[in-house]
Amino acid sequence: MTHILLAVTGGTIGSHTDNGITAVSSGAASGLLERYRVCKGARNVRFDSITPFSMLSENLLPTDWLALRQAIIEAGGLERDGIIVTHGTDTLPFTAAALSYLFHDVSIPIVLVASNSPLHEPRSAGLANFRHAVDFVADSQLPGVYVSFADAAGRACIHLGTRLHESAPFTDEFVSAYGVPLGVMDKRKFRPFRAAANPTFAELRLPRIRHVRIAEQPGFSDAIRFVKPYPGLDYRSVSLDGPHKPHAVLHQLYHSATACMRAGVGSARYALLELLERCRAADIPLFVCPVKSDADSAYETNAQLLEAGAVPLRGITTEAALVKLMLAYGTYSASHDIVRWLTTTPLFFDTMQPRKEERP
Ligand SMILES: NC(=O)C[C@H](N)C(=O)O
Repeated sequence: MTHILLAVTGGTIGSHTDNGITAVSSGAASGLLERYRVCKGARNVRFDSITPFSMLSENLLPTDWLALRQAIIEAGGLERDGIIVTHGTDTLPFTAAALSYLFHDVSIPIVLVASNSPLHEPRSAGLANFRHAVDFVADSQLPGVYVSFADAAGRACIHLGTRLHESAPFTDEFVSAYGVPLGVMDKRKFRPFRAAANPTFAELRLPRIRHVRIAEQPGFSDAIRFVKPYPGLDYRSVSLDGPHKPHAVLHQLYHSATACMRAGVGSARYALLELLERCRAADIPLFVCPVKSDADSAYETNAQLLEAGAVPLRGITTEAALVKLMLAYGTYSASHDIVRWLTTTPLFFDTMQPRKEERP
């Protein structure tokens, strides 16, 4: 019989709405399992459950990712057939990336599940997302970290844990990088999508190399400065000194991998060059993303920012890159060549290598 560890962490899927206010409620694990056992298509699965913490996911901190990892290990989760983690949608892509890295060499499926509304509401997709996660564990037995979340068309999507973008505002939809999920659950079976950006089923099944330091003593740095550009951003407002001196800066780029590089009198403060020069003087690496892995031409602004020393993190989502930077700078010491590690070490398909041709 399939044996699954259920880790509940709060989120809307573990919440109740009273007088129009939704808040986490106690008994989320038993409530979910009771609903599952009587639903159509339920499998005969043995569940153990843990509640490492219970909160709306907007309240989570990186230290909670470590607590979740510890609770899973201590509960013997890695010896089960699979693990399901219920979670809120707001920070789901960050926790999914964190777990993908923390458990990059796992041999079982770990599936995160969330819900648009509490389980007691008729429009809730939480139970269906959970049911698909159970089917995915039982049917695919694929190692690694995944997310089960149905899309607006009702497809039971399965996403890679390192590929998920933040949920879209207003539509509340989750999309994977390159616009295509890893696959869907179809009649209780996992059907992978043969898209150019996706790993093949055979690649997903391969055992992964263990990065010993991450496996032993992971940590997350709280000194990564994240900068999101907009027209008129004055780079002088990004502080690099004082008690909060960052280990590194992650600068998001516009979708064409560009940022303002405007030159001329009165414009210098609006150009990324201003920040790049201060970073260089303070010996702080400045990473940029998203940047496509396979771009064969670039805008002059993009060429200029790379020429000025920005370190591109290619083919990785901003969400995963941010978590990976926190992990690298929280785990490795300054003597380790962190920049080299970050730019050359793909972990659990976080770095997309799209093929030119779609595979047959
Ligand atoms: N749908 C949700 O789960 C949203 C909630 N605020 C959370 O992230 O915990």
